[in-house]
Amino acid sequence: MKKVVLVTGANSGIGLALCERLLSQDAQVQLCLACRNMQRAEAARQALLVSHPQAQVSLLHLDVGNMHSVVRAAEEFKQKYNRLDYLYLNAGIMPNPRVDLKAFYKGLFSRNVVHMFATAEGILTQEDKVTPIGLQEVFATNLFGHFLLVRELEPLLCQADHNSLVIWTSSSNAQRTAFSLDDIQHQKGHEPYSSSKYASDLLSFALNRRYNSRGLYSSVICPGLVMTNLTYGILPSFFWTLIMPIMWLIRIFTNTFTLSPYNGAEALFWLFMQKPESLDPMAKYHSLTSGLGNNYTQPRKSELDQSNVTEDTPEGEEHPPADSENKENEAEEVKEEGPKEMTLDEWKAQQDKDRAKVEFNIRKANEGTDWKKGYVLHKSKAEDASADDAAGDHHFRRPANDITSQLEINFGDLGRPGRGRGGPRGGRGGRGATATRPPRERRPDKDTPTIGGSHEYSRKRHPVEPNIPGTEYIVTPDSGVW
Ligand SMILES: NC(=O)C1=CN([C@@H]2O[C@H](COP(=O)(O)OP(=O)(O)OC[C@H]3O[C@@H](n4cnc5c(N)ncnc54)[C@H](OP(=O)(O)O)[C@@H]3O)[C@@H](O)[C@H]2O)C=CC1
Ligand SMILES: CC(C)=CCC[C@@H](C)[C@H]1CC[C@H]2C3=C(CC[C@]12C)[C@@]1(C)CCC(=O)C[C@@H]1CC3
Repeated sequence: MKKVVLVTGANSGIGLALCERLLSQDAQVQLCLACRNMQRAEAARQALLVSHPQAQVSLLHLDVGNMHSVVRAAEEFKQKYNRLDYLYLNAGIMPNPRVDLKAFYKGLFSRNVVHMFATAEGILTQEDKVTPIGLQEVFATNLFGHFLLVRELEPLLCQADHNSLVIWTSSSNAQRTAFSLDDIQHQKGHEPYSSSKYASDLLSFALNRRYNSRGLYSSVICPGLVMTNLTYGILPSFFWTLIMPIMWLIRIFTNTFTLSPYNGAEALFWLFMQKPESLDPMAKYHSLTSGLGNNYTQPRKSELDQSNVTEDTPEGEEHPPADSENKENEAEEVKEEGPKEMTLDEWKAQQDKDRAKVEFNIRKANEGTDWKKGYVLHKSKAEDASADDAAGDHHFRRPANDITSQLEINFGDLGRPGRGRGGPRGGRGGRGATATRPPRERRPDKDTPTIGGSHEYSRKRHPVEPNIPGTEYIVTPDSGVW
């Protein structure tokens, strides 16, 4: 069976390099480039066809920051394809970036210098703006549009005969400190990029909890520091030319300076060759390049978990590198705590306990209470239908102090005419209630410790008048705290 792959933001940088690599690996793959600019998309298609003349490469017009466009693109895609194996959520923006020179120089002479070069933590700010429907542009593009795309493509992603993988291009710049439910779209701060990437990490974990039992898996990757349009926008071009030799020098000391889009796409490419169900739902897969120029992928503990490390003594389970030929990097592997196993009943009890504390809902407009406090992301003409939302569907191991246990994303419901309550989704082999599906195997070797934490949720309503055809999603503060 030919694999169908959809890549957002495929016309340049890491996305385009990924497409090139996918075609080199599998000439049969059906590739769909989802881009906002069709001229650039066509140029990318032509470039791919030069090296792979027989390749099946189609274009899809998608402005991922525009919810109308996302719904339209998903419909078009569903008309054209009857399956989707890999969905790469790669498009991303970092508008008006600024390097805080004072913080940079301070960092340069501190013990955290390597960390600063790897993550840009505390030295990079952006100026965001508001989209016509009242969302913050960075969150709309990097997060909401992609989430909506996953939801709209659910019938293709959740099919009975094969598993699918959704892959988020996150960043080492995704910082927990930049994200707060007090300011859900990072309107007040100056690090919306970092915040949106952190939120995408969270969302990926939540997707795993919700969808693994239906054959949809989600992973997060981190490409390292790659020289692309996005990074070239951070400093004036003459400055980049000036510091390029220094960048190559730094690369000897940190394997996160992948620098070329080809190298940066390593983890994206590596995931294409994995079985989705064999992946760690809590890991972040890093593209890394050794000082000698070898590329490899390494699963690392997500930043979601980091603050837990100081609280508990790690018990020493270590992730093997995905590619272990690079011995010089072994010292950088992340130690992880041993797994804390739970029975399903224990897990549910924990869930119920946490649920009392935390509610973060993305739901249909008139469902439940207090909906007026929500953010409308997308509205539908479609009929109401209920999704199976059984907590008992979840089967992968979660540590008791997992932050995602405090994350309750009500995935709402994309009601579709002709679908019964809890019935199969999609005309082609859509998956029904999970009772019909045997539980998937647990991974024997992987588990990740996580941290709890709660934030007061802002009750301020975001002023939006979306008027978009399609289902309505609302983000609501339910019990007030996350
Ligand atoms: N470069 C780096 O060091 C790192 C990058 N990343 C992430 O990697 C991903 C790819 O970025 P990268 O290759 O570096 O940068 P590029 O700017 O080269 O690529 C970004 C791609 O996203 C597309 N895009 C942006 N906004 C939209 C939109 N609204 N709708 C559809 N497509 C859109 C761009 O299209 P267009 O050409 O039309 O602008 C472009 O194709 C991003 O998510 C970025 O955050 C993460 C960590 C490090
Ligand atoms: C030698 C010298 C003066 C270097 C310039 C430093 C900064 C411009 C870089 C240091 C860390 C870099 C970095 C990124 C951009 C460029 C730096 C700030 C990213 C934020 C780019 C996008 C990402 O998603 C993560 C990167 C982390 C590291």
